[in-house]
Amino acid sequence: MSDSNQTIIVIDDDKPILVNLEMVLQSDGFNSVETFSSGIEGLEYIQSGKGDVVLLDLNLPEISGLEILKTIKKERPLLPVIIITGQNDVATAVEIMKNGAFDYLAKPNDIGRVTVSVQNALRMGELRSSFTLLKRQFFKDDLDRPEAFASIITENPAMYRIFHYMEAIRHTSQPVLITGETGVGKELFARAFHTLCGCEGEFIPLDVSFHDNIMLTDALFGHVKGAYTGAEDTRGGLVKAAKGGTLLLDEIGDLSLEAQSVLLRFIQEREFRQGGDDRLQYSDARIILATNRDLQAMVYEGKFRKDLYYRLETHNINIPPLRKRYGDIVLLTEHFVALSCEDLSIPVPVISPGFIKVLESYSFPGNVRELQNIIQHAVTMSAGELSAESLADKIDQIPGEKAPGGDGKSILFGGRDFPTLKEAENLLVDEALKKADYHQGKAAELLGISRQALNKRLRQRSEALSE
Ligand SMILES: Nc1ncnc2c1ncn2[C@@H]1O[C@H](COP(=O)(O)OP(=O)(O)OP(=O)(O)O)[C@@H](O)[C@H]1O
Repeated sequence: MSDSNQTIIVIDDDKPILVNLEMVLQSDGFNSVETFSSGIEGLEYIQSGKGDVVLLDLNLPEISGLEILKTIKKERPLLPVIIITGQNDVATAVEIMKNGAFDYLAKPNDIGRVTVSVQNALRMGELRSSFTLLKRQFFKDDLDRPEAFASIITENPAMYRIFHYMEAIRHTSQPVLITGETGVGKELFARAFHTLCGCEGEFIPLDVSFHDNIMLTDALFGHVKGAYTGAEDTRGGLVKAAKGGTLLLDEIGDLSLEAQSVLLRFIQEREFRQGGDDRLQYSDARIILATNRDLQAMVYEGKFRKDLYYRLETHNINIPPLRKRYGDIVLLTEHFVALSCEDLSIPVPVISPGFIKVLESYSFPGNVRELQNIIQHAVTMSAGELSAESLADKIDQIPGEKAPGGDGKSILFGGRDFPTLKEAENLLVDEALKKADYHQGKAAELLGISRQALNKRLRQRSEALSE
């Protein structure tokens, strides 16, 4: 069931079929259906620029359907055309598809498929226009709304291409998938996309890792009081909270297959029911999904639903890792140094060329987040200058180089050879974070503690460092 104001044009000289199609489409939620029993009149209407999809009979008396199709493809190439034919034979279908028809329905058996075919055609139409817009945008130097990207520090051309792409697709109703390694800035980009759209509603992020279908359903759609044992209060659900805004579902690569089905259904239908309430509700929230996993590989391994993947790959923003944009390291370093100094209310230290050199020879598995942590730590320890040596205890494995200031021994503990319990704990936490690619949930799992407990430890540590 759709609720669409897009206009469907139906051209067929067979009046009963015309009436039947109009009825089916309207009862399936297409509020605007224009019917024509004359091919010439139908074509004139299309040539006036109206309509979003055309259902076209091939066998018309005054002008053939094929001729109309060819004219449409010449004058309005992005308008999808679905052919209706009584000649249920493959040869005709192939000929029609070669001339650019989107689909074909054979009368009378295929008429039941009309709504699905129209929905697919509309989606394809939206995609095609966004690609055309995209091509145009790529040839433009300036961004329409640079302020939306103000929080993203970069001068990398690939990143600017992503900004243009985001501007091109900002009006899409399709979900947007943001991929990239941990710490590259996926959430930052999601927030920028929300700002770009000028949505009135809120930006609501949800980390869905390790959510089973029941947890996900409850978090997204909520429940009414008494919906099940233990449901003592009504829970609004995040989909409702994101009304008129954006819902970011982070770490979708960690969802169970059952939970993926819940997500697929919601993305397709945009309809949901709160637990314990039978009323069907509709969501207009913009949906952004993010992951650092390779979803395509997961599809091959049977760990990610193929149909969900195909739905999500329509608009995919892939953020390059920091090691592929070393030009950004200086800019980001200056930015994070300034932020840390402001936070600590201390004067900005001198950044030595050696400090930058060490950073530029490191691979940053934790990307910008890792750089940010390294800078915060170095600023806290600095005495007026950020030198290569101030990175010694954070970057100890630079490929092809010895650790700066290193003497073969990787770590010294406050001048001693043996760590205190606290130092050992910090080391273990750092190691787990590195192993988990700076994904806090996974690092917490490795350490056998909850994510909240790990988060608390990290907060305490950075508070202790800034004291
Ligand atoms: N280009 C950038 N400019 C300024 N800050 C950035 C940039 N990229 C990332 N950051 C900062 O780095 C940190 C990590 O970014 P973010 O949380 O968006 O990464 P992520 O890809 O969503 O990480 P994860 O995969 O772990 O969820 C944040 O503090 C963010 O503000």
